[in-house]
Amino acid sequence: MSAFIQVKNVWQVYGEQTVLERLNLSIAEGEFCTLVGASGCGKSTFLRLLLGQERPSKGEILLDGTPLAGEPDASRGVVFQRYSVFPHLSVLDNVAIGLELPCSALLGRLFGSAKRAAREQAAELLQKVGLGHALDKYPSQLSGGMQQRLAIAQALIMKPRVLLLDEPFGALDPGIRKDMHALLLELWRETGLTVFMVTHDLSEGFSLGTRLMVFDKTRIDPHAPNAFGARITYDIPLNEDRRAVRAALDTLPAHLTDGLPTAQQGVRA
Ligand SMILES: Nc1ncnc2c1ncn2[C@@H]1O[C@H](COP(=O)(O)OP(=O)(O)OP(=O)(O)O)[C@@H](O)[C@H]1O
Repeated sequence: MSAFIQVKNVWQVYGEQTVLERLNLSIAEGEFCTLVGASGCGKSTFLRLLLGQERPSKGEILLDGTPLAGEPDASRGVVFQRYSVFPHLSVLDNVAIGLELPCSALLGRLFGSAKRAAREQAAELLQKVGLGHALDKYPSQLSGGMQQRLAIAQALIMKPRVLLLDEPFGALDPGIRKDMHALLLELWRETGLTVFMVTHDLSEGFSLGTRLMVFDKTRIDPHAPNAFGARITYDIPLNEDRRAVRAALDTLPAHLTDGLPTAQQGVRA
């Protein structure tokens, strides 16, 4: 398995607080990884590093052998729990603009045919995520689930190689979440994207993807509670061997699973 994303001895320290400590990780192209962990343990921080919104305090992250440049680029799309859209633009324009903005910057102005092509591409993608009927609507007219479908289309319009998701479905009702899981799996299978999703729902982490990672602060010093950051303490392949997955579930210590939905309920059928 060749490494597509490589995380090498990464630390993230804010002032006195070490949030991430000595992270080492290899992800192959096309994997669907989920990361769970208690609130405040550093999941979003790690995702921001993968996105390139922040640079690690120490260590480096390579994408296909090249160190991340320290700012987001088109190779990585991202979906957050709260979507960010242009409220005054239609659903179609909110997605097409992802293609139009880089072109305008390059050309000074966008030629008519390029603009048409961008809108056609956006409409096709919106159809795929189930918003083909809502192209002319405005974001405020969409339900929560539809808004997240829009956010996914925005993230995918530039054809990224990696899709990063930070608690993307945390605010949705269980029924809608199930629909969103199905959509995400369908897009992943169809595109061969590498997916990295942060969630604090263990059942969601187990029910999706090929690999589940668990963050934990393993060595907290009572005299310096912030001295040690989160590390990946479990890295479990979610293969088709259900017994192996269940055995791995049993190894998770109670403090990681307390308060989280029952993992067994979420194991993929
Ligand atoms: N830019 C920053 N400056 C200082 N501290 C930060 C910064 N970003 C995050 N932190 C701190 O890092 C810790 C981890 O935060 P982070 O949001 O990554 O955790 P999380 O696991 O995603 O939490 P949650 O599940 O609640 O979203 C927190 O204590 C937070 O206050």
